[in-house]
Amino acid sequence: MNLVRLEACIECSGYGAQSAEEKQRLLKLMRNLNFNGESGSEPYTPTAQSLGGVAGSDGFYSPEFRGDFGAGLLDLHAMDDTELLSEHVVSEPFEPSPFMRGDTRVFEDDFDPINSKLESGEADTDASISLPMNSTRENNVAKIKVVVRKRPLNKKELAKKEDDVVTVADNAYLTVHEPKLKVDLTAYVEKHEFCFDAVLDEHVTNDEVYRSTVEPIIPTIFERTKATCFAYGQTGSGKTYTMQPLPLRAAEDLVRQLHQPVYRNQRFKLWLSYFEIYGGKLYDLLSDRKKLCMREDGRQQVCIVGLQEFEVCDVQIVKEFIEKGSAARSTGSTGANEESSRSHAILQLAVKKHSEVKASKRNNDGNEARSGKVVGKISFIDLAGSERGADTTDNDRQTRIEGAEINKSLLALKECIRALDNDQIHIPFRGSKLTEVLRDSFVGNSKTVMISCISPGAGSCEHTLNTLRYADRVKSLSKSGNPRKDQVPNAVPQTNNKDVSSTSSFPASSGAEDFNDQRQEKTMDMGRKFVEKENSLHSSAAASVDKQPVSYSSNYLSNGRDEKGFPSASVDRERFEVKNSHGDSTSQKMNSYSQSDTDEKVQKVSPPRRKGYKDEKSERSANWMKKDANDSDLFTTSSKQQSTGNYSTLSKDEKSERPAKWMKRDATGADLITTSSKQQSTGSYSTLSKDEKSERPANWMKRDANGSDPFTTSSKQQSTGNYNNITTGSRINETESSPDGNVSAVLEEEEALIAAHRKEIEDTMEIVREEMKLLAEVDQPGSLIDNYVTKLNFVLSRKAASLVGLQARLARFQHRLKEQEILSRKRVPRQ
Ligand SMILES: Nc1ncnc2c1ncn2[C@@H]1O[C@H](COP(=O)(O)OP(=O)(O)OP(=O)(O)O)[C@@H](O)[C@H]1O
Repeated sequence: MNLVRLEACIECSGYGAQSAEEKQRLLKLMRNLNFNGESGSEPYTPTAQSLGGVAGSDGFYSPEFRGDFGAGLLDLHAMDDTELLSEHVVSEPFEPSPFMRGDTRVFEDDFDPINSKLESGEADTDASISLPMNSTRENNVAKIKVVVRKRPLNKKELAKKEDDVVTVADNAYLTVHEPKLKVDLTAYVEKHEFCFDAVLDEHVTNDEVYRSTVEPIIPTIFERTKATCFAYGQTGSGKTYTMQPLPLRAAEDLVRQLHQPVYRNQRFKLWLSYFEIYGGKLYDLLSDRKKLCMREDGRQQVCIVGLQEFEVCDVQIVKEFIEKGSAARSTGSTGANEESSRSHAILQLAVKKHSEVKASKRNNDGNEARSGKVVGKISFIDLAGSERGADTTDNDRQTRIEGAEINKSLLALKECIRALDNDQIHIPFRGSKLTEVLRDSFVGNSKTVMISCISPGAGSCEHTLNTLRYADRVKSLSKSGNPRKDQVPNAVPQTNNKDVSSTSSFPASSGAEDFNDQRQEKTMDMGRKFVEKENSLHSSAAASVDKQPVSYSSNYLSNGRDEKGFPSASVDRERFEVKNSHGDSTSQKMNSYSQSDTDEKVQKVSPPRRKGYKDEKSERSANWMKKDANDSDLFTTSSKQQSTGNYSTLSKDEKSERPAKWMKRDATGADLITTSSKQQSTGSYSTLSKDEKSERPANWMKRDANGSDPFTTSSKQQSTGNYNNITTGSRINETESSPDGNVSAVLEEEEALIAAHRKEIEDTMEIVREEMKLLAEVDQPGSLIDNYVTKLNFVLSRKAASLVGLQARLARFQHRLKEQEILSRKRVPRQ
């Protein structure tokens, strides 16, 4: 009925004067929108209080304001009306008064004037009512902001005379000084350096925290932004202390904005809800912990059945709600915090726009919240402690189960944020209840602020590092990254690195650290190999002309990008955290690559000098060798080298000889993907001089021995894959009995998947380069189509194999997640 009316309104309104095309567009939009709010799938939330709810908080909880169902449905996706609108952002200079009227361009593009007019029955009039958008400001607010907050040492820590091991510099950098012991029990300190969007030390007040985190987001809430602010960290690190004042401050600012005439006239209102996720279940903290249930409607939109929403127009009321809700939270005592939150608490402030006509109608049946369309909202999440129940005091079964559940949701949350920042189409929100609930915060206009809370005490060092690594991962793997971060290697004083290097002969670290170190080494290797590969590609092309030795790109190393601007997040990331347990810090390593050790590195990967052979053919072999040695990584087969540039410079004989060899390999039925490198090297080997033959294996050995085997044949890939599988598999077996062990296994598999994905991208890039070369070759006059066909076939097979490999790994990982979910469901006892 409404749709018909709306269509009629479009016809009659000023929009009717527009082009037929425009009209069609609007009608289509209308049909997609869910205006009526009366359909069965619409959430139902009885109003808590009409305007001016200052009249005592009792009224907010009185039963008459609750529906039969206990309360009703809150449609977390009441945003659908806005989501369908254009995401167009108008770049205009920031204006101090963001609430100006009359910018028709913004009006048309960004707000939903039709909706606004039709809902209020003002379709024909009042075209000036609009939400002024300040796109510039919105753009200025980062999509993801990662802030770290360090709390002061608490009484317990002071009593134990714990050292403060965290130092903060320039409000953006911090160093963790980890006390360690060598095998001979000599104490030493290992430094870990990090950089974030902001680092707030122990002297920073809650008010300042608000100003550097949430305040900049507030105006964007009126611009259809769904913002999420969450605190992450070990138990007792100050998450609740940090999060509790934020909604209050935010509400203060939101209420102030709502009093602006433009919003008041349009009946914008602020609504509050507060619930928690405990053991995978939802409880309403403002309704005597009533159990809630989450449902997906026909449009796959998440609704929380029964959740109470309260209109708030006064900060005092918000305060009362927060206090009431917080008192109802699930807490328990952990080793580090007597009042530890064992749940994720989510407080949502939603700005809704109400139609006057409908609102007055609905006031009678207590359904006002439902009648409003969400303009924007902000969710404050106080996450449960991030530690994995590893403390001896936390080893009871329930705590460990909670820990596993918490970890699962933290993992899922990280994945969603990452996907979100990378503008991925698929956001893995189904990974946990937490992310499912926050689903609408992961689509459309969204902003995320993560506040990582850390404890400064030496006794919390390991947890602090874990928190910082999680935060670093959220930030550094994101597309937007951290521009400041890129400057860190230069920004970090040299003395730090020296300090670190002075403690270079460290004992092997254990457990999780080992894994982290391995991961870092792996990533480092990848970054380095990529540099080597890139350079050898460039230099090998040059080498055929001027035979210059291969050199590293210091550019690449210094800014994390190669000359072509290809980013290397992994390289960036590795530069921040100085890991020293293997005797060479990461930053040091990177520095050494880019500076004094360049020659040494080049030597390590350079081919032996050839003597005596002067004819073109042997020179060609030398070039191949050179490439093999420098470049073999990242490429599943060395045939890449054959098919690249050099081919075009081959003599005619060679040209005809080459494809014959490839054909032969094809004809032997050998799997070019899995064995080609071996074959390739064998093939090359047979054409080598005696000297070369004896030198080659030595080089391979060397490469194998130093662990950075750039001889990245597919067999290496496979073995890497197998290694990952085996280690993960065995780890899983080892930890099968413990819930958090399973989570660790998932985390590790996740790392392996991501590494494989990176590798796949690099391989694909190489393959694309080859394909382009192939095309260039085939375009040359007199080119042989047979050669082209053979090589193309080969290249495409590799491409397919690379994808299939990654897909298989992905499927395994998905399977693992599923298993984990089932296990944790089994473990969590029914409430
Ligand atoms: N920045 C700070 N300044 C002063 N005191 C702080 C600060 N941060 C935390 N505290 C104090 O430390 C104690 C633990 O903080 P809080 O309860 O916020 O930790 P938490 O991270 O929420 O723990 P859990 O995950 O167990 O709930 C509290 O007594 C709190 O007052």
